[in-house]
Amino acid sequence: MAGDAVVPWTAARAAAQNLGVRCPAAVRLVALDDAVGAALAADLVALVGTPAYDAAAMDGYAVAGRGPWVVRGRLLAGSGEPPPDLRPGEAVEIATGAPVPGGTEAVLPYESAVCDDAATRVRGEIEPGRHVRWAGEDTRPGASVLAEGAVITPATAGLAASLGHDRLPVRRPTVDVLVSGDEITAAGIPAHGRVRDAIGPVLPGLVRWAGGEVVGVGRVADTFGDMLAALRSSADTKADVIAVCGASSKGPADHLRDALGTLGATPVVDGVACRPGHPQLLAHLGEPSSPGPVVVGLPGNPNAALVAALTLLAPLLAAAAGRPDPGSDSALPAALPVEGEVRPHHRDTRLVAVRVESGRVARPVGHDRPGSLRGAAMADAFAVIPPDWRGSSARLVWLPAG
Ligand SMILES: Nc1nc2c(c(=O)[nH]1)N[C@H]1C(S)=C(S)[C@@H](COP(=O)(O)OP(=O)(O)OC[C@H]3O[C@@H](n4cnc5c(N)ncnc54)[C@H](O)[C@@H]3O)O[C@H]1N2
Ligand code: MOO
Repeated sequence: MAGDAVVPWTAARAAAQNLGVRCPAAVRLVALDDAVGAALAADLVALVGTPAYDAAAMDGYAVAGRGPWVVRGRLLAGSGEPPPDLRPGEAVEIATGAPVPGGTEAVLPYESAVCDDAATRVRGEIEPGRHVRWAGEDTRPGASVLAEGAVITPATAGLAASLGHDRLPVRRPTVDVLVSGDEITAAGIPAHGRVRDAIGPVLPGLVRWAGGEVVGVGRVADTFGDMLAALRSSADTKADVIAVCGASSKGPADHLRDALGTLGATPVVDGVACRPGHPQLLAHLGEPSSPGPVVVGLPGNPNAALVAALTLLAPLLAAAAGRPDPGSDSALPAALPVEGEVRPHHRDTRLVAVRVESGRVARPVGHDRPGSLRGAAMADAFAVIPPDWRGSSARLVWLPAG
């Protein structure tokens, strides 16, 4: 894969997003708890109404007509048989959530009820309709409650369950991760000259945050043959995206570009005018008319890889998932004044790890050199500092909050 056409940071993000739109992930039905973080691939429709039946909203007495009422028995939630209808002047002792009998006008809570000694008659003030959850008063059966593209949160999963769903249709792009570098070790304290893999642990959470799913992690040695074989077998897994960590530069051990060239990949972004993260790349296998899998090259320096993941990987995945990019969350400020020392780069856009204070000010946290995730671990976002920045406000790219 040839090319030195470094693109501006905003153009790189837009290119990744456009490619994601061209490669929508297939729709899959997944269990509710697995669906959290993905985007709905269809409107969420109520299979049952909520509440599904007329139910007591308080522990007390379901009553009909005017009191005092004769107490006809007791109803608990889940007791099965539909209760006989109440006639005016009758009541039934009832637990919260139990279906109210036909004829119920209100529920009289225990704290408002006065019983005779044998608890066979009860008196009290009622308001018609009060303390009953009427069927469908929140959601009618068949109602559409969330639109396609909405991000599935834990609350959505619970809502879907109460509307009768066991699984939800989602577009969740799959990501196969390849970690390159002969010096990289996966566990423990590295020996001299060896380096712990600090990118692999970032990706599952970040990918999920962007609506995707890591489905495999492989290791690649620093040879052309190994990189080529790893890309081929990764493509065979049918993952939507292959994320390669390291080997993105042009050193003697960096074989990603050559291997992509041999595979006939189409370059989309080859170098981005940002610091850190400038060697990142985006390409795809397959035909331009049906691109895929998409290959994202993340630089080996871990903070550079994180910047690249927010620049290319997250926008790509979010678009392929049919959801908004979480790095530009519309519920969070898009830009804030930056307080603290920040110097623009003479040519490239800098991404500076910042902590957001009281939602009003972004303050650089430091420790954000390309090789260190210490700053990012303390930060809420990266402030985007273009070369012509004059101070004051900067655009923010939000980090996954955990
Ligand atoms: N002559 C030039 N050399 C370099 C340039 C350049 O423009 N001209 N760019 C530098 C920048 S910026 C970066 S970033 C790196 C990118 O290098 P690669 O993507 O090829 O990655 P490696 O060479 O394999 O590793 C770089 C560095 O990162 C460490 N590393 C790699 N993988 C991991 C990992 N999974 N976890 C933690 N650390 C990792 C690796 O040990 C190296 O120290 O190129 C510069 N060079
Ligand atoms: O991607 Mo490199 O930071 O710019 O270290």
